[in-house]
Amino acid sequence: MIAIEHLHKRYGDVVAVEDVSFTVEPNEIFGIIGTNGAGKTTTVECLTGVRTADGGRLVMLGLDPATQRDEIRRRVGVQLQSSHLPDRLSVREALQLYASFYEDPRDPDELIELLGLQHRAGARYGKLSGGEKQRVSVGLALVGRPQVAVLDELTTGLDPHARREVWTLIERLKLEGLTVILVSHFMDEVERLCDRVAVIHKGRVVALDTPSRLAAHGRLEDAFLELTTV
Ligand SMILES: Nc1ncnc2c1ncn2[C@@H]1O[C@H](COP(=O)(O)OP(=O)(O)OP(=O)(O)O)[C@@H](O)[C@H]1O
Repeated sequence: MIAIEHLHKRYGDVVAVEDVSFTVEPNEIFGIIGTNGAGKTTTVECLTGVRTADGGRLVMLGLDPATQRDEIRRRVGVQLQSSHLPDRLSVREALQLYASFYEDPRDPDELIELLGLQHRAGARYGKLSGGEKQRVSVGLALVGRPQVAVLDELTTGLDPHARREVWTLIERLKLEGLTVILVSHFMDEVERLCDRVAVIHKGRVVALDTPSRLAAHGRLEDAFLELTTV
């Protein structure tokens, strides 16, 4: 359903992704972890058609990201970087706007509540705190009732309460059948949410397993540090 085979991507002389392969099963929460600059964002951007791969084969829901980007956009929710929204839109207006792009969207007000943004629903986007903007970006990725959500740094900048609310939301949507690709730097997040996790290092997958098997009998963070120190 979702497959990457030998993805290769460079920016000029910089090789961002050397050789990455993995598959994601339906209804799985698949984590991608790695050091800064390892190639995680580039990998998911190629998979969603935001960037074009230089080599390898990519399949997203049976579609080719290089040529079927519009269809992928209808079925895959991508967490956008916050700066893409006009500052004067309110939280509710932003979610309503995105909802209007889809045939069967989620109720924006229900999402606002699930994201803990009720008290900020009428506030302009430009006046929100970093963590509030982050919650809006999660909402925008989910409002179209996507089959797959690609969430890049889902909870970066969120306070501990908000992180737990967002995790609960993702778990709830998984029960409804959502498949998730989650790029994260947080080992606790990966351990709580992910069925399997790929460790990407210098543009290659250096490990791929369940969080508990990756951690073996120690801590996931120690296993991660060991895998990404070379
Ligand atoms: N638009 C770009 N132009 C040139 N080089 C880029 C561009 N985007 C990323 N890179 C480089 O490609 C490599 C991989 O970047 P990428 O953003 O995919 O890493 P990442 O694993 O997501 O990192 P982080 O954890 O810091 O977000 C890095 O060396 C980065 O500097």
